[in-house]
Amino acid sequence: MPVTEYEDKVCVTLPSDASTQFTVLKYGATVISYKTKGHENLFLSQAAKLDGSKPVRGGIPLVFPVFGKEQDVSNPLSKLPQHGLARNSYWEFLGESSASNDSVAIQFGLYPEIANSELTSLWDNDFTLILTLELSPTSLRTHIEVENPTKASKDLKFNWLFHTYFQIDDIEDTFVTNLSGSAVYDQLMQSNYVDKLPVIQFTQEFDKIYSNVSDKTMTQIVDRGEVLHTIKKKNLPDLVVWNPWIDKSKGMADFEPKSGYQKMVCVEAGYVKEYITLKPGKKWSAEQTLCEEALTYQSI
Ligand SMILES: O=P(O)(O)OC[C@H]1O[C@H](O)[C@H](O)[C@@H](O)[C@@H]1O
Repeated sequence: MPVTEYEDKVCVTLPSDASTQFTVLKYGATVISYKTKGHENLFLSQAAKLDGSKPVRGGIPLVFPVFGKEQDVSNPLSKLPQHGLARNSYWEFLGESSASNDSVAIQFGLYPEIANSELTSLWDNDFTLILTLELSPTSLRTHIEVENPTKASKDLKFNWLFHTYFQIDDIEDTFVTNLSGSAVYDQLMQSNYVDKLPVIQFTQEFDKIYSNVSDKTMTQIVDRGEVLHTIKKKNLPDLVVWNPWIDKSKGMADFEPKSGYQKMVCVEAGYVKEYITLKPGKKWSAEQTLCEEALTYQSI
């Protein structure tokens, strides 16, 4: 069976190759494992909570309706905790949406009626989220559709982000490419500038938002010339790049081992610099695809 549902998770294997598979927790609809030919692509902390007591530290947590913490107290989104409510809600498994010998897709849904009620009580908005996850021999496509239902009484304002934790061999040998020339907001220094460096390298804590990144940009995570991961995206103009490094890792109870910062980097495709606004009855959709590609140099 390519799709197996358990009480807390859903496992999907490629019909033509059982060593290519992914697993999604119903809590947060968080992808916690994505293997191609037996090789794990995602980082998952050994202390990650998988029991619904806390968002998952690793895999692909989903960020909605706010990225980070909204500081403007006049904005209703400021009542929500960091990164919103999608990653702290149990989603409904909607089943298999398509399958062939070479691909299989499943869907999850989230609505206020089933979302974390502690959090929906802080932010009173209607919404329908449909997440589609499609596995093929060399890719995992994650597609999100957000709808402000026709019956809603007000506009829906939100951010979206796929907070992907990639597994790598050694952060100090790792480059993130093809973002040269992008506008950057450094969340640690709280400064804006244009990135002129040919590649991103890591020597300390790193937390930057690259904005207005073209959908033609293919961001690659490269280790000494070998491409480990390629990220393609649609309708997601921002990319957040994050590594907690030593001190921040020590402060995160669910981050283990503490040396794990060497084995991960987050490259997060999203819509976070601005809010998307949907009138009642309107929909918005976007996607990211994790795939295999040869080393590609894109200049801006
Ligand atoms: O600890 P969390 O709420 O999961 O956030 C983890 C990280 O998410 C993003 O990458 C942000 O840019 C970081 O500032 C934040 O530290």
